[in-house]
Amino acid sequence: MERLMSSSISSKTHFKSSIFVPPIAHFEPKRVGFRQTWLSKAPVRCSLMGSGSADVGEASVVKKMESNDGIGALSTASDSYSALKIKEWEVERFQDEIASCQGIRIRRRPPTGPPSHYVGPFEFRLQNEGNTPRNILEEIVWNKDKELRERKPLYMLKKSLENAPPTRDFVGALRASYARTGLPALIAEVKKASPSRGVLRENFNPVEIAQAYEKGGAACLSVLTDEKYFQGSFENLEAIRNAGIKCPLLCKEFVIDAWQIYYARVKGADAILLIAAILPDLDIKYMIKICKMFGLAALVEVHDERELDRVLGIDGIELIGINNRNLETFEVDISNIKKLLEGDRGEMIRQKDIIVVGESGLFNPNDVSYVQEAGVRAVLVGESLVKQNDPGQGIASLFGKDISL
Ligand SMILES: O=C(O)c1ccccc1NCC(=O)[C@H](O)[C@H](O)COP(=O)(O)O
Repeated sequence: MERLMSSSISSKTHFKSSIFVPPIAHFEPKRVGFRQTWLSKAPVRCSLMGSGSADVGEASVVKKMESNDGIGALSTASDSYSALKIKEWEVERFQDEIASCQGIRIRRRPPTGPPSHYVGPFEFRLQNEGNTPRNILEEIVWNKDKELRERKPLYMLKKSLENAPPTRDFVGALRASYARTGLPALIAEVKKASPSRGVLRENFNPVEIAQAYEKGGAACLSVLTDEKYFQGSFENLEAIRNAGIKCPLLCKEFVIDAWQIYYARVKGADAILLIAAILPDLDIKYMIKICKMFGLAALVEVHDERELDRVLGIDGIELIGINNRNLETFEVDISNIKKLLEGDRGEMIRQKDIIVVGESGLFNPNDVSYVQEAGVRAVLVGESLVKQNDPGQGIASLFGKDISL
């Protein structure tokens, strides 16, 4: 941990040579994972979307600025700051391009668009005009980027990490439940609202719901922490953990930055969601390493074959979530699980002893049997439980029997 934290801080020192570097405190890097790797390795030559290639390293930024403003030297702190901001923005565009090569349609462009001092290729500016997200997932991700600008620096979490409650064995709890009941282990979701369904429960007390789930036989709980779109919070996660709930907790967040994993751990999470539709492979690998360092489980979520193939190519994956909900269109189709687990993919999953979690749109015992036959050993269920007067009783209805015994 020490090493990772110090590496995130030392990345600030890579901007040097001809550029004056203002004090370190001004330059907390926005992302600790993939982008940090890029920044620390610049200059890099990349092919741009239909516009040839361009240097994205420090030298090229300096050169562009020199030729445009005619001053010929970047000597003030404000020029340096602008150069860094421009570079940061350019690297984000390259990150989008790498992601799109992996079939990721969700762009990582922050809603502010290019920095106002931007002097890069004209095509870049044209491509990024219009700050409209293409779908709800993209909107959530852009909003996350914005939220994360307000975060505490990573080093400030360090002390809190030392005081965080110990991690519990999320994967072990799923295996034990499956072995005990012969039914898919339940990850019961504490969620007040969602973009597709609006408010699911007006009278929402997260701790009471969590207690009812535990009593009803849930193996683990999933707690939505996104505020804007799900009316969740990290405070809910913390309150559930502090209330003495024994079920291990999944932090259900839209992770785009390793910082969120540190924060989830501080708040008592035992597992974290990583969504393949928004994270390039390198980010997933890096984040899994961080999870392992903390003893956190990573539930890596996929929606289609391409995402599943990407994830199956990554070492050390223990849990794969197959979401029946298309997060771009909201369409729910539980046969998605069956489709993805047929043939070689299902075989590879069995060989690797990966637990597949069936997610979304499960309402009754027939749905549970259907996905179990398709090969899942755990299910993640929100709406059909949280809408019940007694969410614990909702578990018995979902499985067609009391699974708490
Ligand atoms: O549920 C949504 O509307 C949604 C929109 C955009 C991104 C994620 C979204 N949901 C997250 C989930 O996938 C579900 O909370 C989870 O799988 C439980 O689903 P359900 O049992 O159908 O509530």
